[in-house]
Amino acid sequence: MRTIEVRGLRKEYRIPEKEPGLAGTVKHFIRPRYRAKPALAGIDLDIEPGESVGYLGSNGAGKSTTIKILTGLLSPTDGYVRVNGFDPHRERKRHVREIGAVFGHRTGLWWDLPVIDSFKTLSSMYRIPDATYRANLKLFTELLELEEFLSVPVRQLSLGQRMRADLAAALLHDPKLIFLDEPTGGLDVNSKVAVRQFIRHLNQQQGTTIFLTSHDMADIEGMCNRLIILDRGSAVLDEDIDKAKHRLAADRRLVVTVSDTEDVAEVARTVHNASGLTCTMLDRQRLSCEFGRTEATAAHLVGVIMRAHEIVDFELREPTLEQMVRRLFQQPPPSPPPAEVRSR
Ligand SMILES: Nc1ncnc2c1ncn2[C@@H]1O[C@H](COP(=O)(O)OP(=O)(O)OP(=O)(O)O)[C@@H](O)[C@H]1O
Repeated sequence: MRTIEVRGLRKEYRIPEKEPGLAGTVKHFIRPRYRAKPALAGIDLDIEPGESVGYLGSNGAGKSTTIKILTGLLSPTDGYVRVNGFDPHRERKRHVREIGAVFGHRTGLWWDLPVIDSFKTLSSMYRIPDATYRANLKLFTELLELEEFLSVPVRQLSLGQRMRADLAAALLHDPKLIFLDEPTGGLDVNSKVAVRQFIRHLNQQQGTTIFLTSHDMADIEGMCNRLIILDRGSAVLDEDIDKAKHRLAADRRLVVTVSDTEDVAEVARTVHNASGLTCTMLDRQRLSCEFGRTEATAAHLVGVIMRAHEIVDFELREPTLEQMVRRLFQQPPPSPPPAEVRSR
């Protein structure tokens, strides 16, 4: 059984269209009018057990809407959704026992209770067997370094401490699947690293399936194997991260530093004659050659230069995932689905 199976998922929010003033309120009460605002325009997803998926997109692309539907908080307008075999909205009670969810911007813990009391409350709510609770508490306390603040009320925690406590809380009941919505937003570098390592550990050692949204590309690269990119409610890319990098990384950059006895313009000519590439002169000793993976290899270009000139240093620069995604979005976007005006 697939962990997540989604076909043709659509979501439209209904936005009241009300004229201003009292007359508008009365009119809306008698004959309400709504505008449909499309958020998801027909998404298909197949996620297998043990995958680690990064769900990426610009603001308003529909990431949170997807997570809310997959966790059962929202019902879809249309489409087929199964998570661990459950219809998340209709079978919500059984569904939530099998998943964990962490929403970076809000806590799932009780604000006034010490962390450990929140954990105990969750343990009885989820009817977690005592042995499982104790084993998980021990493991998470070690991995997330919770010891120093287990007895501190949640309201007194720093953001990084709260996030670590939230992660542990979401996993005490041993869910097979965890949803993470912006889990590192606002955290400092050390806390980000701790969270990333913990999620990686869960995925690799315990086989927990990860579904993660983040604006931080390092999160996606650090925690995920598969990348799904959403744009205006449609998935525009769904690929293994390394393959996506390979495919989108059309241009690599070789920066060569030649000896000060060399003429950089001459070096550029050598490269052009041998490969047809046009290099850019960066300064009196350095030149930069951009090339597609199918056009040339760095080893070939370095060899061509070395046969005729003296090289002091060279560096191959791969584009980051962030640059590649930016490039993907520079392509013309698909036209958005039409908004309708409806009355109830
Ligand atoms: N409760 C709501 N009522 C009306 N429209 C909504 C509601 N929630 C979201 N939307 C709209 O649906 C679209 C998708 O929003 P969503 O929050 O899912 O995007 P997102 O990718 O999570 O964005 P962000 O990165 O900013 O969190 C946006 O156009 C948003 O304005």
